[in-house]
Amino acid sequence: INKRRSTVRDIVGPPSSSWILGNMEQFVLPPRFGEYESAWRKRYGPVYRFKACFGEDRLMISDPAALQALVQSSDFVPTPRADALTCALCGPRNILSQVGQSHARLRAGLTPGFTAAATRRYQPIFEKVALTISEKLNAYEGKSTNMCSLLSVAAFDAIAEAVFGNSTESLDPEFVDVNLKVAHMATGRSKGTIIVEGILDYLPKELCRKIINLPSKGLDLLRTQTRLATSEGHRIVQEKLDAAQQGLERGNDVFDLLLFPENSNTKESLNAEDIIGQMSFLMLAGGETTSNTLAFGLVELAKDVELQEKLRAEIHAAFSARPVSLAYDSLPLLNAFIKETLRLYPVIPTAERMVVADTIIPLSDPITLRNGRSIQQIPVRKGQIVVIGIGSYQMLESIWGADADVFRPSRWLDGTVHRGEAIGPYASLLTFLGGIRTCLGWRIAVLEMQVFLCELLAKFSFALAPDHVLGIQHATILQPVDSAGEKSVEMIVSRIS
Ligand code: HEM
Repeated sequence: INKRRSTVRDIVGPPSSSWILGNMEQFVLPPRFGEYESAWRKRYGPVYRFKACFGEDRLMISDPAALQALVQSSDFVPTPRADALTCALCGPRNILSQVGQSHARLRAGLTPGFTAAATRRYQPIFEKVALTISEKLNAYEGKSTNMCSLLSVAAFDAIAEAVFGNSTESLDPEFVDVNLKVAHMATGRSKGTIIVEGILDYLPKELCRKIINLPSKGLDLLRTQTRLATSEGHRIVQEKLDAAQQGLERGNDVFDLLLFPENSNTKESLNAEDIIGQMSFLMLAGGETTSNTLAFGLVELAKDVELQEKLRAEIHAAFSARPVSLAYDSLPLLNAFIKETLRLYPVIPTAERMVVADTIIPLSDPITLRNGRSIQQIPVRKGQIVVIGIGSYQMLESIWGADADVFRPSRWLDGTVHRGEAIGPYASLLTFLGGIRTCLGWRIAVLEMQVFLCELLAKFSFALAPDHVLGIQHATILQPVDSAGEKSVEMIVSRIS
């Protein structure tokens, strides 16, 4: 860490009474998710400094111009700790752990599997999987059901088939089992884990990766997941290559599009090892993110019966006009609802970045330092950690209006959403990040949510179980938890027709 005096120290922010923990306990383990962060943003504005462990000054940023610069520039890379964790989870070849040219090459090679045209090919898969959720729900009719479990399995099935062209049944059962365990293992953090994370934040990338690879019970499951993903990846790719050699019909999945690109450009196309190296990451990136978002959305629908009925009426009308393969993008309330869910429940609420070379972060509005000086841009030193406030940006009153913290899908229909300059790829939201590391699977996630919601709401009504309390836990990603801290959304589901 660069010891020269930095402007960051002069930026206003919350006081901290602990040198060891700084403000991290309030930031990571608040009684209610985002409680302190939200109060700090209101008090200090969209750029403030807070204390991480061992006296480190960290920047929290939700200022639009600063965010734009952070996501566009390669001067800001994932922190060594985040990198080491992703490597342990997904193997060293995963896209998130690549930087610079290596990241750009991999991203360009993966893109053909995620374009708008490619995503349309996956629609029948999502429709088939959505039917399996309905079939299971029929058996739970009128009883209390944990929607999280059903949605997790469905999201796993959808990704396995859309990305690898394999149904869950055709995958190695141990691989399926370990993946579902890893997804549920995202349990809470504690003071102890905050301190370990704080130590890792001071170490260089290679050392961080080595430490995370030391034998430890907790990480064994992650290593097993990566090992099984790699061997399943080899099998799947080999089967596809063999099928192509025998002239058999091609699959309709991401791996197929990557192995046999329609516009083959040697500079961008990937080799088999590059593709296999994404297997584990895609499984994790594409599964729980979408299913947790849907679970949060269903809770909002269960709380607002009128909204649920209006949405169902829109879906029924669309189905009666076109019984198969709905034009999902043309359902206004459905899409407003999905956008509002993504806005208030961004399952990856923050992204941490480390500055790799001294640079400047521009600001939309000037800020006043503790010494009274006003600045329009922040000089930051190599080694500085900055937090991209995805969730915070989506609560800014200056962008979303005075009721920014209220769940109100109609804001997307009545013109009250102030768009400004979009940072992210979808609906001015930052939920899928933006710039050079924009989520590649955002179209897949949106389509999957559209399809699942249409199927479920057309056939069932949803009410919260009487004693259900929604807690939100920030584990690896945001997840809904019950009063005992278990991942769960208990609902009473009733068949409509
Ligand atoms: C609601 C669902 C989802 C959300 C909120 C989400 C969010 C994100 C975010 C915030 C990032 C940036 C992470 C960072 O750089 O620190 C990201 C990256 C990524 N996501 Fe998603 N994601 C979702 C679903 C998916 C799906 C369904 C897939 C694929 C099947 C996917 C594939 C990826 C990939 C490949 C990257 C890495 C992009 C790169 O580094 O260039 N995501 N996602």
